[in-house]
Amino acid sequence: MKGAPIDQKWNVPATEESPLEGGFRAEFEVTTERGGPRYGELIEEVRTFMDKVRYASPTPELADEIIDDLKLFNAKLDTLLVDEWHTPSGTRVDLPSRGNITLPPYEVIDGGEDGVTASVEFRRFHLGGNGVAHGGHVAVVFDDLGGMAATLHVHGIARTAYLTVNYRSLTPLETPLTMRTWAERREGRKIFVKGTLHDGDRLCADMEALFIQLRPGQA
Ligand SMILES: CCCCCCCC(=O)SCCNC(=O)CCNC(=O)[C@H](O)C(C)(C)COP(=O)(O)OP(=O)(O)OC[C@H]1O[C@@H](n2cnc3c(N)ncnc32)[C@H](O)[C@@H]1OP(=O)(O)O
Repeated sequence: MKGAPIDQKWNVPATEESPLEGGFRAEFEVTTERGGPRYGELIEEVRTFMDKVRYASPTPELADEIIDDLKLFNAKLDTLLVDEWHTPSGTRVDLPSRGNITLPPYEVIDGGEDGVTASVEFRRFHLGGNGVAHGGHVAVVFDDLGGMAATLHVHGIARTAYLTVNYRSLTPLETPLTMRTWAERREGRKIFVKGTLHDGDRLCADMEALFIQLRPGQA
């Protein structure tokens, strides 16, 4: 298991008739083929590049060179852009964070109705200051894995209404951390979710969130 539990509801082939829920498709095709066998490696190289950009102080000449190279890469990708339902970034459940380049990399260890446990590693790119993670990046992972816990709990799409993070101690970079998220209780469409982030036994942060299960067809 890497980016999501693969045996859950979303592992259903999409059809033209698949209902839309809040702009999400309730059912969409999950394939580990899209992007090819080296897609994870591609994402990893881009992450490494972002890590280096965060800390590099390039000469003007090197900046010129890299800009030219990046323009070539962007032009190559321009020829292959697809909609969000057909991009591997976000649906490659065999990859960390489902192959979603915008999320800090996590690997789901266990996930189901009772909650989600994942190993998360903030990269150098996620630096806030003083060598530790930016609080916003911590909140992003809580939102994604909290949303996953809500979704698995109700077997339906849920959207964040609010999310409160308490930063209890510093969150290190380049260290495997454990995040747990679970639905504490449910009142109709309201799913109250809690979460923790630990570095070993040390609590780095915890969160409380409300997710609302979307009605069929809700935009
Ligand atoms: C597996 C991958 C997971 C990825 C997860 C990623 C999750 C995300 O980031 S989603 C993006 C961020 N969130 C958003 O953009 C949400 C924007 N807001 C909305 O779309 C809507 O306000 C939405 C859907 C949350 C609620 O609207 P709607 O469905 O009409 O519900 P509504 O009837 O207003 O409220 C339902 C109940 O929730 C309560 N409620 C709604 N919002 C809040 C809130 N912010 N605080 C407290 N209570 C709230 C209402 O009071 C109501 O309670 P009750 O039934 O007891 O009267």
